[in-house]
Amino acid sequence: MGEYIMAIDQGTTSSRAILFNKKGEIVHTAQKEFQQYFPKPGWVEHNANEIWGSVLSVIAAVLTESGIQPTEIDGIGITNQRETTVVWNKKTGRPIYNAIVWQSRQTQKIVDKLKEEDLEKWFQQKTGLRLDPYFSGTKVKWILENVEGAEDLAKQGDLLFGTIDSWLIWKLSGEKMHVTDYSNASRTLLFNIHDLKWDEEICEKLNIPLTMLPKVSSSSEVYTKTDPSVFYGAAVPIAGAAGDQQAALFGQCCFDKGMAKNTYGTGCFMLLNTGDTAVTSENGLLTTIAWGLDGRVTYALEGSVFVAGSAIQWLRDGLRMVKNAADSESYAKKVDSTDGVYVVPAFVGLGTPYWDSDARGAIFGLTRGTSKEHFIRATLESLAYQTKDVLDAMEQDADMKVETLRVDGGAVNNEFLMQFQSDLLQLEVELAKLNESTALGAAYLAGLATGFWSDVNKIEKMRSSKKTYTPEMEEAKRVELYNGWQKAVAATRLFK
Ligand SMILES: Nc1ncnc2c1ncn2[C@@H]1O[C@H](COP(=O)(O)OP(=O)(O)O)[C@@H](O)[C@H]1O
Ligand SMILES: O=P(O)(O)OC[C@H](O)CO
Repeated sequence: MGEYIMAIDQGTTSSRAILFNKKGEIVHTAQKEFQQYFPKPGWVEHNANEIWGSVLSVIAAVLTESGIQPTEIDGIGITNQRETTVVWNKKTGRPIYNAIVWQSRQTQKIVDKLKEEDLEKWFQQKTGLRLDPYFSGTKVKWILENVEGAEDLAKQGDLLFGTIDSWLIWKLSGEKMHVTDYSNASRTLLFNIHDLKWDEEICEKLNIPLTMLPKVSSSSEVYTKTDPSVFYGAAVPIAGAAGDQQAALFGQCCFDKGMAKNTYGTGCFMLLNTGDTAVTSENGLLTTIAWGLDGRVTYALEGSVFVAGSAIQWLRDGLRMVKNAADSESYAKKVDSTDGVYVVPAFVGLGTPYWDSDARGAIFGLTRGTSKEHFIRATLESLAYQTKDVLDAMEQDADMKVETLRVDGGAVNNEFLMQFQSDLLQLEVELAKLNESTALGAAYLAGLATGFWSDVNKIEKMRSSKKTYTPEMEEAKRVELYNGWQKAVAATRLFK
């Protein structure tokens, strides 16, 4: 048995390889950014071969820099930016178009047409998702319709579709294994989350041949081994895969129904474990598969805030109010309140629970006395308000009360924000000792499959928290502040 598990975290802007030891500690990390392509307004694409190149280079870097041999690795877990769509020719091994990224809006027309046909509910019932360009299904359709000859190749069975996990496993296995896991499949708009099968009716509706689709497996099993010619002479089991947000839920050890995590990165993604039940949302949440493990799947509700940490980047780069994101904290603490100022950072519309793509950012409550500090504080508070909107929707849909919110991501280092979050939610907000929940989740899934870790109880025992924030704010104050936010959102949505 090897001494380490390697997690490959293939994100939207960079790829990382992280080595973990038996105690679940990070031994070494390597990271590489890659190019973003914006061919037209609203379109976002990646070159799938560049992604593969970045993954190869971080694998090489993490091994060389740590001095760890490939043969010392017990298994590999993959976690990935979700929904991003690659279509490749299985004979040539080459993608037939750039990877269309989850953020890309280029399939809006296809989506509008499906909405006109009144199919929103039909899709939601089968897939748990909304009709939105976010998900893979319409991206596959777009590629087939827009790349010359693609439809014919697809009909002949020459084309394969995969989310990034599939693409990487296919490449790592020496172009052999075409597989994905339940969590990634559940983001495609093609997968029936109740039957746990590709949905033939949907595929027919979107004109996507079933032969293009990967085999769907659990999130923790040995899918294949690395091709030694690719992985520096070693055949290492590829033993785990999950979409990055689901992997973070696993890495945060939210194994039981009612447990939730929120990741504060560019945006915020909150997931609530709903156990064996696929809860249908009435409040704009997505129903998704958290993971497949030990012969059963666990479901989750998911809510997304589009602009969170990126609002702080806007303070830094757009408004030049702070030198770096961390400085926002000291500015916010210089004042006792925002003095009635609210920033609604709806720069790209509003996500859960509003799903209002036409809304745009707004600021309310300015007076002659408003200072930069008030403004920065209000921007930080907007992350917490948006998170409360999502959590309230979740608790209502799932008819359960979350007891502790486990948090991770770049912005959790902001103590002001975390305390305000706890005050606003009236909940304990708990930071894990290791902030790398996503990579850790992928490592756990792989390590459980190879026997590196015996079971989830063992994993749970390794978890410790770095800090827990408890609510301190008076109830009347909390209600007053949140009422103000709700009015600000309502007013924002009127301005179109
Ligand atoms: N101390 C901080 N206070 C507020 N926001 C922060 C802080 N540190 C980082 N951020 C924000 O967190 C984001 C980076 O977090 P990260 O988890 O690395 O994001 P992603 O994985 O989405 O790239 C950035 O948008 C940044 O503005
Ligand atoms: O790569 P990230 O961390 O921006 O995550 C992207 C999400 O998976 C999109 O659904």
